[in-house]
Amino acid sequence: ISVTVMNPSGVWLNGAVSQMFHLMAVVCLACVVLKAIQLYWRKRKLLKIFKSFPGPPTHWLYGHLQMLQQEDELDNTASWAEKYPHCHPVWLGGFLVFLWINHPEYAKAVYIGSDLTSSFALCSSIGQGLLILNGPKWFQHRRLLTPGFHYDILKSYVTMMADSVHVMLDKWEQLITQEKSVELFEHVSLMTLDSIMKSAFSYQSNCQTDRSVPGDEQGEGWGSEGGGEWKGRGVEGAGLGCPQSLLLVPFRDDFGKMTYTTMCIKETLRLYPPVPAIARELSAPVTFVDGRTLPKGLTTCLYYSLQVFDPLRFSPENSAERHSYAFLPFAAGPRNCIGQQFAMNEMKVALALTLLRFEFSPDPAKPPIKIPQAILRSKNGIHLHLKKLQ
Ligand code: HEM
Repeated sequence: ISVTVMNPSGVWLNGAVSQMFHLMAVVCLACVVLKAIQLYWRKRKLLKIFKSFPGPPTHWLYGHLQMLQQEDELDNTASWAEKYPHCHPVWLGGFLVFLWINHPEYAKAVYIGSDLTSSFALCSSIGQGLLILNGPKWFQHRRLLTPGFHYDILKSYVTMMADSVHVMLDKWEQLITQEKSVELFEHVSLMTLDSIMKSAFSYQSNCQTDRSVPGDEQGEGWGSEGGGEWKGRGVEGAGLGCPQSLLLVPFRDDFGKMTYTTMCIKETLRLYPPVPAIARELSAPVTFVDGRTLPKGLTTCLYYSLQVFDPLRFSPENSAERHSYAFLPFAAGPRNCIGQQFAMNEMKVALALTLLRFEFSPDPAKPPIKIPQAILRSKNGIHLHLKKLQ
């Protein structure tokens, strides 16, 4: 590289600039070499750590990324779990590795021996909520929020949840056609948003009925099928005025009696965990039941498994025999899901009220395609045929 400078000392300046560029090139090269050496040692160290943990074959540069980015990712991970029933390494590229946990005893060791950092705090920047906070601030917030999720407080939310469900079901009644299935995911998402806004923030968002509500990104999604009609219709009118709402008074205390419904919900959460993978950073070395150890680092617990739908596995007798770390859709340990009872209540209310009004059957032409992002969802939505019960 040469730069010409038009002044009497031009020759000298030209040489100095060229020397500077040479120096910069040497520094850059040194940095690249240093980084390459660092990566080499890191890879050697990781290979040594994970020597006693056999796993699926891996590409030297991509690791298992190619298999994880395919549409059948969950089937891949489930087949890995069958082959390595305790745990196995998963490489995200050539230099980043997680231990994928498949066995409850291993999950227990990780939850007990890990830091209190949540997986979301490890990998995202979505604000400053409890989910993201760490250290003393997390502890303080968690302690402040816990009373808000007390059984009695949650009970008082049931009527509001039912209101939101009724608004959703009213919309479905308008969308039913004999031959066309209905995409339900967006409706259910809006219903849960509506319900949490009302119960946690005492805010009537009307997000299910008002197309202009900010945050309703779908906009046209449901609106195109008659959304305008919903605008301005009060939640009260749609929900409490309906005869089924009379059921709510006994309903509120009947959660404990909904044993089979609860079993179905748990079995669904086991087969399709909304949070399909959880990462935990080890704050100290962990020794597993078989004597293998792992030093400080990242570890992932995955709960997705392909098995037969069988709610009876959650009957009291069968549950008594199960390992306490075998069913963890809400995680475990101090950073478990603070909203799990809220969520269970909401699912029971929604399921019970929905089944009072509709019969469902899947649309064979549009089966859901599972994609595990931060949450497990269907790439093409959830299409079901609805039939109104008389
Ligand atoms: C079916 C529904 C739900 C599932 C499966 C679920 C699952 C989970 C899981 C697995 C975690 C741990 C994440 C991690 O540490 O990496 C978590 C944390 C959390 N969940 Fe849920 N959740 C659900 C519903 C809710 C609801 C309705 C609320 C609020 C009302 C809620 C609030 C939270 C909060 C605040 C945390 C962070 C807790 C902490 O770090 O101390 N969740 N949830």
